[in-house]
Amino acid sequence: MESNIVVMGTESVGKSLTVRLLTRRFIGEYGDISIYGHSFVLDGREITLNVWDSHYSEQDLSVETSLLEKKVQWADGFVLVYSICDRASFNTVSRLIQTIKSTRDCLNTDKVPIVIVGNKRDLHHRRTVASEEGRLLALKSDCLFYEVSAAENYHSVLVVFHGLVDRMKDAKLTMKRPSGFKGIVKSMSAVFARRR
Ligand SMILES: Nc1nc2c(ncn2[C@@H]2O[C@H](COP(=O)(O)OP(=O)(O)OP(=O)(O)O)[C@@H](O)[C@H]2O)c(=O)[nH]1
Repeated sequence: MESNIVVMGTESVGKSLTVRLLTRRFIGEYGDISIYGHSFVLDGREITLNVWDSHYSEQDLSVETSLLEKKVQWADGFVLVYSICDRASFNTVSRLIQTIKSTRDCLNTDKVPIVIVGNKRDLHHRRTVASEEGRLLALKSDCLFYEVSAAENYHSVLVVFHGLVDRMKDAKLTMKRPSGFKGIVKSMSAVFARRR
């Protein structure tokens, strides 16, 4: 089974570190987009995740832009990362949730599970966002929530992605059969060809 996951968040919150830690496998590039792969066995089934690690762009906060539409069309799940030491990054995650939901409504696509991740937990002495705030945002917006330290704890990163897979199964989303690199390029091409 195979799923597409988009990781988003503002600059320097730890998106790339999180993705590289998890996947350790670079699949390829599509323009300036990097896709990573990660496979694991869950309940006796092999699951392959294609993870799109995207650089933050102001365009991500606009329902009107095609970049966000492409992400919403491609994704089976989202991981939204902020730093617990950066309140602006937390506010952005809150706005991203709204924009993703509005874009999904505009495109008339299915509900997609979202995980909120408060990263850099090891820097607790510089914390400006309380754990409760992250938890409350997740509760209000029907998302999962984890606080992690990508720099210190590989296992916590693993738990985030496995939590998302569980949520995707709960949502009874159709998971695709593995299609390999050609399949990923095909799915990216399909999304990017639309609305040109
Ligand atoms: N202390 C600490 N530093 C971290 C953690 N995660 C990431 N960093 C550091 O934060 C910096 C930014 O990490 P990246 O993974 O490049 O962040 P990004 O969100 O991909 O940033 P952009 O590429 O600008 O979008 C790097 O110096 C990382 O080593 C963490 O959990 N704890």
